Amino acid sequence: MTTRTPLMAGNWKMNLNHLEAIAHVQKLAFALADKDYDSVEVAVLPPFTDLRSVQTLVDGDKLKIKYGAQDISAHDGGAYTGEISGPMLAKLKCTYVAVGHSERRQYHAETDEVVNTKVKAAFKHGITPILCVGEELEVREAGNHVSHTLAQVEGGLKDVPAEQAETVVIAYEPVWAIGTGKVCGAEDAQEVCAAIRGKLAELYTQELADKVRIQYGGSVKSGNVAEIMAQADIDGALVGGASLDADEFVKIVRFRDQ
Ligand SMILES: O=C[C@H](O)COP(=O)(O)O
Repeated sequence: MTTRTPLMAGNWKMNLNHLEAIAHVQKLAFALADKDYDSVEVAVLPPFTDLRSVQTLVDGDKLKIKYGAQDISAHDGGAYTGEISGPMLAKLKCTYVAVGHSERRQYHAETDEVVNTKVKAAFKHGITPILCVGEELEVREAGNHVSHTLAQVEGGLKDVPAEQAETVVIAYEPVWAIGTGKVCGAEDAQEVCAAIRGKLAELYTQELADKVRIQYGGSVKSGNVAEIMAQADIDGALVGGASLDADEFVKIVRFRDQ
């Protein structure tokens, strides 16, 4: 019986300006009740430009919604045009930061080595990384999806000490399921998530592996989340498109009610 609290995180990607973000978080806060937060951790990952507004709303209204960023610089400051540092995100009291999302790996050539530096930067500044891993369609079709994903886990956590690794969140996101409406079958997702947990046990200890939350991401909707969450090694979802619809995201948070 898992004691891991599910984490439902909405990755807004490049959507919602800071005014729309305020309205969206207010709608989520109005819809969610204390009982929801008692059994599920709820987080949103807005664009950088929205974070201060979301922080002000969460602080001002004492909301239980957590928030974080979609990326982090490997550097603490300096001549890195366009980047946002861990100290800046920590100043905004971010709880989480997505690291190594497939869209960063694809469009910004983020390698496992780069992802590893960002994981370390997040921990250095007290921010919990959501380490995103997952395979492209051709890798799955070749039957290499497990080994590919485990290599990303190992690369992302290279030289990360156990006291940090035990708090990491890992998001298994098969690239071919992202934004396509083609959700990975729950049992297929479980296969990889169980393998990820096994890798954590190999890299660290079984006790640590049993603590780490492993999310699934890739076309999660209210209609498929219950089956996904019924899997033994899946502890939440990293939700893209569906998280932009407050009513839909609330249904995903309330997956047990289905
Ligand atoms: O970070 C979220 C994932 O990329 C999934 O996005 P999606 O729910 O729109 O498929």
